[in-house]
Formats: sequence, C-alpha cells, structure tokens
Amino acid sequence: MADKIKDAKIIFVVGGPGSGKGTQCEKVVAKYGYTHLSSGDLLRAEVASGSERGKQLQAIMQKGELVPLDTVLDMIKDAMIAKADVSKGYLIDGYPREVKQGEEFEKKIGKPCLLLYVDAKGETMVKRLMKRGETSGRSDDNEETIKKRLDLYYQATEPVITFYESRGIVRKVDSELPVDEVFNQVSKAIDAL
Ligand SMILES: Nc1ncnc2c1ncn2[C@H]1C[C@H](O)[C@@H](COP(=O)(O)OP(=O)(O)O)O1
Ligand SMILES: [Mg+2]
Repeated sequence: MADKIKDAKIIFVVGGPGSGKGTQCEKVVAKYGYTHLSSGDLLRAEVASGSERGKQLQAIMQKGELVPLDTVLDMIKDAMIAKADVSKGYLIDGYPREVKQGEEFEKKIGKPCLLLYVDAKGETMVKRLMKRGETSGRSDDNEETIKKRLDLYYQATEPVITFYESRGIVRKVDSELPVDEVFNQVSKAIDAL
C-alpha cells in the first residue's frame, strides 16, 4: 500500500490563508483527476463528527493555531491510502505549514515532485477571507483569527517555500490574477512534470 503511494505524484500546494489554494485544487481535480486532500478540510470533518479529538481540534483552530503534527499527518496518510488504487496523483493542500511537517511527511509517506506556491498579497488574502467568511461558516474566517493566521503563515510557512526552493521544485503562481489565469500557470507547472 505504501509503495503505491510512493509511485504516485505528490504535489504540495502552499500559500497563505485565502490565497486561492482550494480554488486552484478544484480545477486541477477536474482537469487532471488528481486527488485533492486539504488538511484543513480533513480537520474540519473531524470537528464535524463531534468526536473528542474533534473538540480539541476545534479549540485550537478557532485560535488560528497549528494542530499537533502527528494528528494532521496521520489523517493525510489515511486519506491517501484510501485513494491509493484510483489516484494518479495527490494535491496536498495546506500542508506542510512548517518545515518540520514537510520533513515528517517525507519520512512517513514520500517526496513531493512539485511545490505549487500560490502567491497573493496580504491585503488581498484578508479581503478574500472576509468575503468568504460571509458564507463559509468557518469559525476561523473572522478578522481577529485571520490576522493570527496570516502572521503564522509568514513566520512558519514561508520558510517551507525557501526550504523546497533549494531543491528546485517550487513553481510560483500569481494568485492576484483572475482564477482562470492563475490556473493557466498551474497547468503549465503540472504539464511539465
Ligand atoms: N484568483 C482569485 N481571484 C479572485 N478571488 C479568488 C481567487 N482565488 C480564490 N479566490 C476567492 C475564492 C474564495 O472565496 C477566497 C479564498 O479562496 P480559497 O481557494 O478558499 O483559498 P485557500 O484555500 O487558499 O484558503 O478567495
Ligand atoms: Mg482552503
């Protein structure tokens, strides 16, 4: 089972909150048939299940903090194994959030062949998240939590991009552009794999 995953293409999708990761991943799924795994969505599903673990996660996420590394990684791994037979590749969206998460992923699962860096300005991300908050029902899409999530992104997640740049697998897309133009850039990066 783990071997199957090793052979599949693994793409890390990294960018700030509200940069457009989920939006682009949906389009990649439609065009390339990749499996989209959003760490945030997996965690929110656990919260929605009402489990004891979900309750602890909810408290952490509401504060805009990172949940324990092993919890996220186990969830991603389980979800990857569940799709191993049908998946051409995996979009790992919103992970790694910090360099250590990337290192652990590689130890336990495999190496990414591409890091898609979905880049947007801080003010753009805030605007998009405030708008998304009107309908998303996400308890972390509020002004106070958004600010914390952005701070954490710059402090913990941007170093992830630097880390993988040294390996030459980072492709940056300009997510200030309209969705379809961003997707053109995303497609070019995937076509080159
Ligand atoms: N290139 C783009 N131009 C305008 N709006 C965009 C955009 N990409 C995404 N959006 C919108 C859709 C969402 O309401 C919001 C956040 O997008 P998202 O895909 O949910 O971000 P993320 O998954 O990175 O948090 O911004
Ligand atoms: Mg998302």
